[in-house]
Amino acid sequence: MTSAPEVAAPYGGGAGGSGAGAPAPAKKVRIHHLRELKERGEPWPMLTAYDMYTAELFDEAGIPVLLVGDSASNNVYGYDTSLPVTVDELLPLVRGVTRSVKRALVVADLPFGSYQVSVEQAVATAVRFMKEGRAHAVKLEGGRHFAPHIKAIVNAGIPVMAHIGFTPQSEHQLGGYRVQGRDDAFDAVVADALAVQEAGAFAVVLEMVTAEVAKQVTHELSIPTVGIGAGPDTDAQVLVWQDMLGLRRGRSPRFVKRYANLADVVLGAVRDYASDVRGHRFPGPEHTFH
Ligand SMILES: Nc1nc(=O)c2c([nH]1)NC[C@@H]1CN(c3ccc(C(=O)N[C@@H](CCC(=O)O)C(=O)O)cc3)CN21
Ligand SMILES: CC(C)C(=O)C(=O)O
Ligand SMILES: [Mg+2]
Repeated sequence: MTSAPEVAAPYGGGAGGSGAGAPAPAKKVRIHHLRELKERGEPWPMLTAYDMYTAELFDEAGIPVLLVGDSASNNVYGYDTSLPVTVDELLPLVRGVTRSVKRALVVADLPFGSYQVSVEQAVATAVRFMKEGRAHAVKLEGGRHFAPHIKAIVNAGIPVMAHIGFTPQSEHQLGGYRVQGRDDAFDAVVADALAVQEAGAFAVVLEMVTAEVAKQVTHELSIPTVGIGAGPDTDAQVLVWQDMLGLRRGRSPRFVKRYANLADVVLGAVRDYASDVRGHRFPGPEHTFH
């Protein structure tokens, strides 16, 4: 009998003890694993994903949480900001990602306008992402003013990831892409963090806040904090994948670290293909049927 290569299971996974026979089923990441990682002081990585192949690869690489972000707006759909993307545009992406993972927890971002109108609207939208998108959790932007929305969604049985600090859906109110939590705003970020935890959120994204406020919030909360531009002391980190793999060109926010340069890889390969077609070098005999 051949032994199937086993994928590493770094999240609470043991050997499983299945012995001979079928490989142990992939162990799904659960919310309590993330709380345990916080208690053990082990930081975990999170990435966005918007389609099948990226979701499969990030899952295989052991990323425990994937976010189908409303950032699909400016990274998939070609809009200039997060604001225009709709529930109907995001739902099929969520479905594609959840179908493609074996272990990762898939979080669906609620887009602008799909939960701010009322608590009832927030629950109805979250239900759509769970039912139609088969998401495992939802995420929404907002602090203490969104505690009732978070509470109601959690009461419906849906795990909620909160998102405070710089919240891109409010860029016009916040006056552009600006670091939050400086000076007077320090206490407001802490108050928002405590409010979303109290409302029942299982984790909270801290976007573009000072490292000082992120450290304090991370100490004060029992739920994990996920930083993006929030310094080194949060319980987890998240990046938009096209930023960290260098597919998106142009200037990146300062909090991005580039781990690959996919734009150059793609440009080189596509130019080679174009040149082969123009030079009668593709297709060759090995690509041809008779
Ligand atoms: N590709 C991509 N990456 C992201 O991180 C991202 C998105 N898209 N779309 C949704 C939001 C928008 N985000 C952004 C976008 C730009 C900045 C930015 O330009 N920041 C500047 C100014 C910060 C300051 O000094 O105040 C920076 O240099 O970091 C920050 C967050 C984060 N999210
Ligand atoms: C940057 C992350 C946290 C996000 O909200 C998104 O990608 O939409
Ligand atoms: Mg988002």
